[in-house]
Amino acid sequence: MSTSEKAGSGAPAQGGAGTGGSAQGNRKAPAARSAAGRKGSARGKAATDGPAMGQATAEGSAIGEAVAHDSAIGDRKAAPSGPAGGVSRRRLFGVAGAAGAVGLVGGGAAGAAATAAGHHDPVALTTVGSAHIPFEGARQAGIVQPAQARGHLVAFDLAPGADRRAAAALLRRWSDAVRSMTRADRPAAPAAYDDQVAYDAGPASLTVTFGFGRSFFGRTGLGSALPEALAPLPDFPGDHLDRTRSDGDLWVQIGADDALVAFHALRVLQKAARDTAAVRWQMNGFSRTPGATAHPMTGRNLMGQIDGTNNPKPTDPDFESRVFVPAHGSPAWMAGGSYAVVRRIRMLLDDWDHLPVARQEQVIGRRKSDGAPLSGGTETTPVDLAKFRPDGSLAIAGDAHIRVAAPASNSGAAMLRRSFSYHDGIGADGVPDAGLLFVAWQADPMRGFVPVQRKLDGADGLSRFLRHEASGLFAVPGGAGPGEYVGQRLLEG
Ligand SMILES: C=CC1=C(C)c2cc3[nH]c(cc4nc(cc5[nH]c(cc1n2)c(C)c5CCC(=O)O)C(CCC(=O)O)=C4C)c(C)c3C=C
Ligand SMILES: [Fe+2]
Repeated sequence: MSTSEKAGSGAPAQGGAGTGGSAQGNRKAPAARSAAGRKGSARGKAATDGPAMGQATAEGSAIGEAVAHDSAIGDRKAAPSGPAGGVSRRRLFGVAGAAGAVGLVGGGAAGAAATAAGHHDPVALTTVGSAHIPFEGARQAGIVQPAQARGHLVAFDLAPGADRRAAAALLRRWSDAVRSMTRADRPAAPAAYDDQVAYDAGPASLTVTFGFGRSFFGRTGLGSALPEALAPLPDFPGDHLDRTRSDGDLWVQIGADDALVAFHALRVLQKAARDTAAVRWQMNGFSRTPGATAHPMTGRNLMGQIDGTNNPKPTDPDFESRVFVPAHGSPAWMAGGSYAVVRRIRMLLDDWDHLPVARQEQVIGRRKSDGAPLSGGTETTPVDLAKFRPDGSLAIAGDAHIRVAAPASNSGAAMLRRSFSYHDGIGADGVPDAGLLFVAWQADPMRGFVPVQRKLDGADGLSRFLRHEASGLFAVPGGAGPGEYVGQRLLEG
């Protein structure tokens, strides 16, 4: 999987209105946060110790209470930094504001001069570093927020002999580690376990999202809890799947707006897996960096198209029911969860780049420059699939991607696309191994990805320029509350 269909995939712009996630958290004063932070510098234990997690959990819950609770869409908060972080809230915002202004008019030169002179004045985290997405909440983070600048997708297989108890201990270790790594403040000193790769950085919108593959249930004796929605995806005739880079017992999606923060999380989780699980496959993705454009806007994919425009919006009346399993849904342990379809889709970029832009636009059904539908208007104008041009031809061609993929062409089927782009180098033939780590979220894959991909596979003009190389489907449970771990309702239910 790769970046998504988009980066920004339609997900609301950073800082945009929240969705369903009403802030439920108990915000504590900065002093309380600092105390939690200091306690939490035992956070290494969360990642490295085994079932001695009880202690880490107690600490974790103190940290958890210190932050706003639910993960509202686009809710990347600038984290107030207390004394533990060494930067006061006043200073954080004061300096960030000044740095922002200076950055536009030559802050780079000023910074270089300071470094050359050997001065390292204390500077606050920028808004990118300090942006904080709470780990705890009714939903896992990393679904409704905009895709971050850096993403890692990883699947793990349980080690032979690792049972339900071992899996529960692993999810506990992982959850406690993420609770610690995503907190708003920084510890006064690095924990013993910490490789310090990200020690100087703020949370940088780090999210880590955990899911279970179908094979997990058989291996842990949890067959009776297997969701119907986790039935294997059908074979699509156009697929070229590498099974070694598909599926997996456990799936982890890491996103952060800083590459070191994202790598650090990946490394911590891999080490925490220890003897319980080993990496099956891993893919690296990216998306637009916040602040790279003059104003927040829908991102582009590696074909150059604005991608993500017509994603379901949190303000849509049916957003929740399309994307999330309802509170009283089945199985009960999936309440508040979602199903992630992950596809590594290679783009045949040389072929695509040979196509004149006007043809590229017909293939998608939208203008390349600004994403406006070929039926007229601007990027956000509703698509008119029934519109004809004066010459009698359809404004949006019969095989245009947005026609074939639209809910209107698929009995209402829809999904939230939140992908990352990937680029794994250039082959000996000079062709980039690049494309989309497509991640689609839905309450039920049979009412989301499956019918749409069935149709795209045969009728989409874009499919001639794509190769689906890997695939996975994962059940992503609801989020963890204070002291809980992700998947607890499954593993202890
Ligand atoms: C099975 C679902 C989909 C796959 C796989 C898929 C791959 C894919 N898409 C693009 C580029 C774009 N897709 C766009 C819209 C769009 N795509 C899907 C579904 C899949 N895409 C849907 C449901 C939609 C929305 C259709 C609508 O209702 O209008 C667009 C247009 C902008 C947008 O709305 O996001 C682009 C561009 C690529 C490059 C790709 C595989 C690599
Ligand atoms: Fe698409």
